[in-house]
Amino acid sequence: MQLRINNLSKTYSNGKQALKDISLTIDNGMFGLLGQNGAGKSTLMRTIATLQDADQGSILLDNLDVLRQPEEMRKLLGYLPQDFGVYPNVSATEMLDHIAGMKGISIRKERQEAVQELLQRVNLYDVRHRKLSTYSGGMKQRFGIAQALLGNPRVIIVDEPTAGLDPLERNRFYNLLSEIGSNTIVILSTHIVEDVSTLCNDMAIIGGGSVLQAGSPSEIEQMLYGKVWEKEIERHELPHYQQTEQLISSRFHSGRLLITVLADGIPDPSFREKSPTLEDAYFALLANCFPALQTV
Ligand SMILES: Nc1ncnc2c1ncn2[C@@H]1O[C@H](COP(=O)(O)OP(=O)(O)OP(=O)(O)O)[C@@H](O)[C@H]1O
Repeated sequence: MQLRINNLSKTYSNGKQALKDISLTIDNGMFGLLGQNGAGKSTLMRTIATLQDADQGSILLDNLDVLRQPEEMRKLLGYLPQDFGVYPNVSATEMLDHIAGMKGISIRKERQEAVQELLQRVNLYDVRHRKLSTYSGGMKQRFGIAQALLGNPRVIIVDEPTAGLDPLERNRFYNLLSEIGSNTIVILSTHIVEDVSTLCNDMAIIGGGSVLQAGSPSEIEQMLYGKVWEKEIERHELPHYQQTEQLISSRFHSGRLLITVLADGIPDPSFREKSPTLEDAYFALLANCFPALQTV
């Protein structure tokens, strides 16, 4: 399947333009949508999930006009929203059974089988009778994936799924997502670069409601090849480099400050060349180093 987003724009009633002429093509597999808080990710996810309208543009899932035929889209969709809301005082089994009913699995035995199978898949089978309100953050997210997978959706949208998870739970969640079949479109919206570099074969970086860059993670990294340089400096030297170089990041490393800069050639012999990472590309785009990237 292919999801084609064409020239999508949305301005909220307070005048905030959250989406500016977004066009993206998303094929089967794991697609990462990377952007800072407020970039427009949730607005885009909710629009694809037919939970809100766009002002302009279209979304096509193969031949299905998503915005004009929302009911049809919903039959093909699994959605894990950023905020799943209140976790009620019912067990995972009861809740999944209820959601399966709403998704149209009307035969009781079929529903029970689907629920048991999913509980095992997300590793919640042993705690299936516990109230959802007592689940940890990671367990809640795994429950969220289970409900999104009910009814074998062809498009799965997961909005900021790993925010707030500890490293172990994040890893479990990665494993779970990576097991979803390759004949499904999975859109993962996140501000965490590692989520995308670990899981996704295709991605887009969005900022200020626009697509800043789209491609595979390695293609985006390669755009910076031969242009990223790093150096350890003293803290008091930072303002100097902020003024003289295109600084894309600075962070502490073994008690000293490690700066990363973007430049066509080595800024001075004290710098060393760095293999570009997706994080470098992301920071470069956010730091508005577009002209340098576009020249590649
Ligand atoms: N209902 C709304 N009314 C007005 N402005 C909104 C509304 N929803 C979102 N916005 C604004 O639109 C912009 C994009 O928000 P959106 O939630 O899509 O971003 P995001 O990338 O998902 O960020 P976050 O992860 O913080 O939700 C932000 O400036 C936000 O404040």
